[in-house]
Amino acid sequence: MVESDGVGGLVTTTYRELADRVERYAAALLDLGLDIGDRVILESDTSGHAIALLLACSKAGVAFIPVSPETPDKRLHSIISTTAPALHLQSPTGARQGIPAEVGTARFGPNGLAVERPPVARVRHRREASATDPAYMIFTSGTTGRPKGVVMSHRGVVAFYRGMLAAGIVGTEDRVATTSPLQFDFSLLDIGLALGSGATVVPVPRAALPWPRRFLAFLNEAEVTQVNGVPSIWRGVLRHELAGLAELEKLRGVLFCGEDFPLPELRLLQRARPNARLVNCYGATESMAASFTDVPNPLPDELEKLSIGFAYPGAEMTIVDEDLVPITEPGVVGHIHLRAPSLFTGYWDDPEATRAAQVPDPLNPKSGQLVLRTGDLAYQGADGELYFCGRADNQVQIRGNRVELGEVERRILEFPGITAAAALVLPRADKEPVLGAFVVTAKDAQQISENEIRAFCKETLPAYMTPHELRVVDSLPVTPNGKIDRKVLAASVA
Ligand SMILES: Nc1ncnc2c1ncn2[C@@H]1O[C@H](COS(=O)(=O)NC(=O)C[C@H](N)c2ccccc2)[C@@H](O)[C@H]1O
Repeated sequence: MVESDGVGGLVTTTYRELADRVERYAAALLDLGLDIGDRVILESDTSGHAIALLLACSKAGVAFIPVSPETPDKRLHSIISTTAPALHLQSPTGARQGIPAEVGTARFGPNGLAVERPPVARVRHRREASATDPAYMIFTSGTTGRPKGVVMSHRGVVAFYRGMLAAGIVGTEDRVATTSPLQFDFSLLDIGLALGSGATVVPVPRAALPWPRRFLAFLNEAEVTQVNGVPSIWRGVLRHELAGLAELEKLRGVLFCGEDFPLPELRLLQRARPNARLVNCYGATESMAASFTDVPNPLPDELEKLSIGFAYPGAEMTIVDEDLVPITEPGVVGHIHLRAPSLFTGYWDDPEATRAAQVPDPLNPKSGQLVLRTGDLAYQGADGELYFCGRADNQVQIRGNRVELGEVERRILEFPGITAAAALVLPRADKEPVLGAFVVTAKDAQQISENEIRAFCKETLPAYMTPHELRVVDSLPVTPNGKIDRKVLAASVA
């Protein structure tokens, strides 16, 4: 571990120190009388102590629920009432108050666990943790309705880590910068990647992320060799600090996931770091992730789309049509189903949503084997590699026509000087919804008019796929997990 000491320096934690810290925390959790299967809320950003604590929870057989310090009280209380955790843990500087009385509270840090309110006394029914027990729960913002708690077992996490490590992304000499909030399982991928490879985990201070110079200065100072994060973390750097990125001579790998990386931005990144290995990681929280695909280097000029390749060793993605018949013909779009040992246990207290996501294997429905219905669309290339075509529920209807927002964005991104684009549906009071689009341009691009972009789209897209509202913006708003926030964009037009 190498992390900021908060006052401009760096603090190192060795594997030995981490192991000792895990022991101490696990003993403290057991002293509190927690039972195997109990839940603990871990409210923290990624840090040496938070990592030791989540490892200690797994050692003690206790499921952790990571939440960000920025999580609104209402959402935290909803997670608490849904999961009835035994304990809420935060760092000594954590500001959370008003934790419901039935939940124990404690702070963690250099002096171990400081208990404020002990957990309610409980009868310990279990002595032995099982690989099928919940290791953690991640509450997804849920594209539809209430947040869903994705329950991941120890067996699922370990199986995923094994599959991921086969890609040989980092080694013991690497320093892996993690930029996702702990509540986003991307951070758990980063931790498993680094610790599973004997490498160093480097949490990037969240305050540095929105400031390209500070972000690069931290990466430089911590001598980071690998940066993992959603595409949006690079937007500011690629627009304002390309030179600084080119000077980061230790940086040799970038892994991204969560949404499409706009190709114009990816080309800028590749030009700034021509020798870096870029990995497109695709997957959903319900299997942690599914595939790791190297970005072609250099990116061919005519490339339309990145591939999401093949599932990690031991897992397989298949695409099936509406009647669940597997699609074998290249170029035909279907629903991605994933057979994987890292399939989640289910959504907490939501058997109906679980049944919708864990479906009988389309090829052998009678076997009882369940596979993940990802809700994503893709088509196969010549060798069976997959190309992501958006979420099935993201296919919007405009004037009765089916529109794949990604297709609109891809056309806009071909306009010279445009580096990022977000297309979305703009509902209108008592009128048909229309398409909107927000675009980011390269800083030195000449003034681009919305009409020019619209005319450019009209050249290849049908009228209903041409954005009705178009805005050129300096940056795109992101969700707490770093993905482009289309709800905020739509609200900015309303
Ligand atoms: N590489 C992609 N290109 C394009 N669309 C994508 C991609 N990776 C996901 N997505 C999209 O994001 C959805 C999953 O969203 S999510 O459940 O919030 N989980 C994540 O985004 C992160 C995921 N758990 C994960 C964690 C750690 C490493 C990799 C992936 C997928 O179903 C896809 O629609």
